[in-house]
Amino acid sequence: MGQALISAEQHGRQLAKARQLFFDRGDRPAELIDPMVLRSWERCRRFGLSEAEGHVGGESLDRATLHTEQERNHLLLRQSRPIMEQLYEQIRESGSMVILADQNGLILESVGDADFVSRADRVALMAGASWDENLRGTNAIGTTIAEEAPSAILGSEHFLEHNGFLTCCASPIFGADGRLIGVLDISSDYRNHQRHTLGLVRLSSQLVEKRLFESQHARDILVCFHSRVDYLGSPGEGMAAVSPDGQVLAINRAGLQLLGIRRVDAVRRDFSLVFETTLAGVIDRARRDPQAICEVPAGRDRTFFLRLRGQAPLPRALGRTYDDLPTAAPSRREAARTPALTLDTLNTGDAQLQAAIDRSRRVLGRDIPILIQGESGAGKEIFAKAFHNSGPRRDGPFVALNCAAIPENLIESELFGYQGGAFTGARKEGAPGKIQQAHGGTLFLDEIGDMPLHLQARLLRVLQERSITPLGSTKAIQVDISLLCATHRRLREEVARGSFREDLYYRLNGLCITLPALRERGDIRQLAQRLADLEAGQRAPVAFSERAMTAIERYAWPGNIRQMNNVIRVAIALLDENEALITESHLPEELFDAAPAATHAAPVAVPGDATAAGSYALPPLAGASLDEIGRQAALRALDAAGGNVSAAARQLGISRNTLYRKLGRL
Ligand SMILES: Nc1ncnc2c1ncn2[C@@H]1O[C@H](COP(=O)(O)OP(=O)(O)OP(=O)(O)O)[C@@H](O)[C@H]1O
Repeated sequence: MGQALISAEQHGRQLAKARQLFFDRGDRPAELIDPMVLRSWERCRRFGLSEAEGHVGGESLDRATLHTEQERNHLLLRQSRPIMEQLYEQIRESGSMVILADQNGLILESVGDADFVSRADRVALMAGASWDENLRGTNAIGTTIAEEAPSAILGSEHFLEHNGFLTCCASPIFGADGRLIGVLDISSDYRNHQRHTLGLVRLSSQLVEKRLFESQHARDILVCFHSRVDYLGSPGEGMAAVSPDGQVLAINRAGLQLLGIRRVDAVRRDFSLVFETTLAGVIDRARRDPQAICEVPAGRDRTFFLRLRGQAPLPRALGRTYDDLPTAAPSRREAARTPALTLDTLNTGDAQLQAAIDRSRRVLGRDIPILIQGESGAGKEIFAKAFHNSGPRRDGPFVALNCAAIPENLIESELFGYQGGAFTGARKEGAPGKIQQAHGGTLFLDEIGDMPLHLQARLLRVLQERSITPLGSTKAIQVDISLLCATHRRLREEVARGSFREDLYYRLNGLCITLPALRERGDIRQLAQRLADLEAGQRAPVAFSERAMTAIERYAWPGNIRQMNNVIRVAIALLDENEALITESHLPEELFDAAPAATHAAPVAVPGDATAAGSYALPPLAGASLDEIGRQAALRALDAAGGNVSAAARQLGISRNTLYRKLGRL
């Protein structure tokens, strides 16, 4: 696989040399080929295969026997088909095919471009044929099975000469019990190899595994988890199936990797031995709010975010309840703020923002698409929510999708959903997409400029026809949505460059709102106070000293409101309970640097990443409690002061006792 980094020509030359050394001289050309390929060649030699053989591989199964094998693997097939269809959509017309094989390398099903499929037929790369290594030599399906790991076998890396025109990338599929049950593969002509194909196959095999796990444990309690809250729901999330009495029944591979444990250390153990919390606590929380995310410690310095999933009836939790589990989302702050968030409350007095609010108010209830432009962190999503909350759709759903935050090949299913049942004719499963979820309400597409071109065409059709057809389905579903889009790119320039469709641009651009960057706003004081009020929540209100406020007002805020919000959170976290005044000493040094304002360039902050907003290194704040933020700030100051408590306290502008309290040592 390392060969993917050199040119195809160089790779070809290297391979020819390696083959000569290996086949003609019996050498081990370890420095010329991938170690995995070399191991496989050696296995093939031991099997007694000859590289020049043309008719090895045994007979393909007849239709009836193949059907029996498909029946035997019906669970694998049912969960793989929608993913294979999605995968094929990504590579259609590139001279390729998508293949599913069972754990012995028997090809169960394939879908591909007609011209390539007929070439593949000639080497028996088709349903009913086995691609086990000992029959067909080194090949992605067989080698993946032998190694239990993803593999890319390019051109003459195939052991048998007559397979040298192929390039194949495969990834294993493991069942819920951790055993290998199949292989997903993309095969194409050697000349058409794309570097990202292996990544695509790996991601897709993960999706199949996820679906298998969910379907096999549909009656159990499913706990999903990840060390990063934004990875919950992604193909890489950890999943544990748990019995009502708290015994872990199964755990997926991603979960074991995240936890850093072996399967035997988790399965049949009590939930609380795997996670440092009780199942009862998680269930209690989910009963009150099915979307609740619990933040639990796991081992040294680690935290996991947990969410309960599945249709399983939640058993009444036994024993103690854990009301004190911190909830990551929606945070107390969010909960307190959301109902009040309207265009009126957003208006803190800036003239440009006021004009934007006035213009958008005129189209309230008229379902005219709105395009919101502005730097990262300038409040585009908040504006979209406020617009939704101010109009007649306020009781409908507000559904947001960030097109830049999910892999390109998942955007389509995220948006349009997929119809699993359509493939088997049996159970109706699948998932509704965001468009359908937003029916009766508002869909907010963030970073629309990052949407791939072919999906732009589909989105345009949705807007014109007001209906969607989920992947794998032929039935159109009527949808009634109001669409808001946002981007930090200049879409008109993207249109000129050809990366954004002109027709879609005009369709989305019913009304274009540009939000001012924070540094351009005339209401920084009012906004800072508002953020502080929201942040203070239940604690006593806080105010700013004049010097602190002046520093806030003068700073350039490259990360915009997101950065200011974080700075204010840290400042409040540093206050003692009976303190109510934020002073200069609670603010980061950057705010007092010599000439900050004009020199800051436009936005580079990664959404959600406070640290990208400047050199001021903020801890990751999403979901963190004020106590935790205060503790982290105190620890950093102590570290910077070389462990000198007095110096650290001075630097933070707090007393030694307060510093000790922040550190949790009093
Ligand atoms: N008026 C406001 N009141 C309170 N909080 C706000 C306000 N505007 C923005 N914020 C906060 O600032 C942060 C950034 O806002 P938002 O996500 O809306 O920005 P954005 O422009 O959509 O950013 P990006 O382009 O990076 O996605 C969020 O945490 C949001 O809660």
